Amino acid sequence: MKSYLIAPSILSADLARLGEDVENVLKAGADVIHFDVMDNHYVPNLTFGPAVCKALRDYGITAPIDVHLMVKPVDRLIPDFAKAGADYITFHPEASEHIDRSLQLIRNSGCKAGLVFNPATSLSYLDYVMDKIDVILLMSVNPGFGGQSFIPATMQKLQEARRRIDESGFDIRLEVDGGVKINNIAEIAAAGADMFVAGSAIFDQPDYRKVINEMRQELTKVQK
Ligand SMILES: O=C(CO)[C@H](O)[C@H](O)COP(=O)(O)O
Ligand SMILES: [Fe+2]
Repeated sequence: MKSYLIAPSILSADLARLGEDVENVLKAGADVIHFDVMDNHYVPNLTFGPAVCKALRDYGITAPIDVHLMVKPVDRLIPDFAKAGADYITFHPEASEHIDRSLQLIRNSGCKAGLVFNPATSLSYLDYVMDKIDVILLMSVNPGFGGQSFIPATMQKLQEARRRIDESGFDIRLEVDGGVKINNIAEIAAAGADMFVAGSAIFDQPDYRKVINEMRQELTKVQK
């Protein structure tokens, strides 16, 4: 398995001082910035678009930006986010009319591509696209809001996704998003995840470094 990546979700950041807060969380040891795009259509909430992604790049943020599209339709925004500085772009397969086309559009734009699975979405969407994806993102909450509780059935689904990745032989990350905390990250990693989105667990605490260090400490307990 690959090295672990910790990806704070800016959904819980201080939006009035976003550039500074993102800089601080990176200085505190974060690996990737998770960027939640919500459209008040696919999910009942509204967040940020490509202009905010570009603003982070213009501010000087050089860390990978992981764009989680919770939008429908999907394709129109892909080139805009690629131009705005995204590194990863993931989308929900049921929100795309043509999954294979959306994945190709992401890779052809120079980004890493991924599919996102809601808690009740079947992993069978992976059946014919394992060679076209760089990341599988399992939602461990229903999408739309930060600060929700981790849904326990995700553990079994992570094991299934890990089995699919290992059997495929492709170089694919297994990301988990929603309710990830210091007290469950080791169990989540043991189930197969190697990339951890954490919004409220990090940004709701005064000392980001302490939380990230404690998460990394927990991850050292996991047998790979
Ligand atoms: O995609 C998301 C919600 O749809 C967020 O990335 C996720 O909820 C992170 O927040 P938290 O760690 O507080 O659960
Ligand atoms: Fe997310």
